[in-house]
Amino acid sequence: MSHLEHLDLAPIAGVNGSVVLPGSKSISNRTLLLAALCEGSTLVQGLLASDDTQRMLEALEALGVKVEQQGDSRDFLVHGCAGSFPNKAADLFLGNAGTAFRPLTAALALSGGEYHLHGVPRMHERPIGDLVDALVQAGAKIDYLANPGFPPLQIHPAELSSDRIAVKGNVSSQFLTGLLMALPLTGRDMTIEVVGELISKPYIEITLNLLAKFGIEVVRREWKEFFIKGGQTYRSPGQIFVEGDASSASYFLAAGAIGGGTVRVEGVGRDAIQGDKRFADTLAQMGAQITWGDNFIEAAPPADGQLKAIDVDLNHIPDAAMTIAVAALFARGTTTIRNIESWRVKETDRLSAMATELRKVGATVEEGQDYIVVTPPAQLIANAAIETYDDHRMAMCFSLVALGGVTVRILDPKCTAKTFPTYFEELARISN
Ligand SMILES: O=C(O)C1=C[C@@H](OP(=O)(O)O)[C@@H](O)[C@H](O)C1
Ligand SMILES: C=C(OP(=O)(O)O)C(=O)O
Repeated sequence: MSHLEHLDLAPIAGVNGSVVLPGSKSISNRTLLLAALCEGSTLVQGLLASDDTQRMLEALEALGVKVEQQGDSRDFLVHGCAGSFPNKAADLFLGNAGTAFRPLTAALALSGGEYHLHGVPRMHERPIGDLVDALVQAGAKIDYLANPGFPPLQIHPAELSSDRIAVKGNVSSQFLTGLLMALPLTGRDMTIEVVGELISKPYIEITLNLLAKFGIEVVRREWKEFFIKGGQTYRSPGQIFVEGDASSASYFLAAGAIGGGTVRVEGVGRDAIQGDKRFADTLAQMGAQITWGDNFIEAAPPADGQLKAIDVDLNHIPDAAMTIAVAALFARGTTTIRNIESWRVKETDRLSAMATELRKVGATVEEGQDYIVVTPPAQLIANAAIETYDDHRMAMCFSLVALGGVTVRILDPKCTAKTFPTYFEELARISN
């Protein structure tokens, strides 16, 4: 593979300081869509500036929703369309943003228009069949334009039928999130049954939390059934503040745990609604010293100076779990991360990518269908050139290798723009 750009990171002797986190991707894109569906306007404060949120903003604009940026700030006034998008036909390019593609598919399938949804080539390899199957049960009309089960999609007006639908939960929680956000559009009593084990559950909690802020009550029965009473409308909370991104926090917290100083992230803490704040608990299990505030988390190395290996199920934090795989390079012993099969259908096949790149720096790695086992080398290999596979998290995770006293080359570093365009500048600011 050839790369136009790379970034050579010199060894980082230590880290110290504080990072103000950019807004949460998951909250930004959910909030934009819910605000668009409301009657009245909503001021969304602290929206993430990134590729994924840009795709959602562009999509809403194409649908005829008016969104006004407040000066140069990250505050946006969204003028809601009261459950009916003004434009009844649109062509939407959604890049590789799962949080745009899946919820918009659900909302547009129930919006009475003709919509063409497509993305980058990798998005066309990421499954969406379980969501389409569920929507079709409710009466949606959706065609696959290339391969069955995958984008691109052509959406036609639905003819509502069943008020009870089933959705598989084991490939992506974003399908259930999409349904929960969109089904109030039907105006009917709707019941969603989750078939099989639901993965990535904390993301459903984010969805339910934000739906409640927008006036939609969902009755949850365990993780098996969700009931949405008919006749509910999306109601603007007036203004809503986007928390800092807890997945983005993981790189800095890991740096603090590894790197001989204390690092604070501001914008997520005890009060955060994102499941990825639990990443700090996993670091604590590895021995890191973690301090929680209402709106910050701080990480410092273990009292005895070195992290220890763990054997953990990280299904609840699939994104931040990648950071643990790289932190494992700095732990005494062999680390096992389990129940992460969804890694295979994200920005790249992350299990394969992670195994390949960890081996480049000298680790011994076993890659299973849904787990990874990482044993660090006695000495990290210097000057490894890390492929990032157009995966922002590969780039951000592997920057941590520089904390091991070696230079590391990150290929295509700008891929962090998916969720964190200024990542490397922030890392430099806390590096000594
Ligand atoms: O709902 C969300 O905001 C997300 C859910 C997760 O996906 P899966 O449910 O596919 O694991 C996560 O990996 C993704 O980055 C964001
Ligand atoms: C899986 C991710 O993104 P998406 O929202 O596109 O699923 C991610 O950000 O790690």
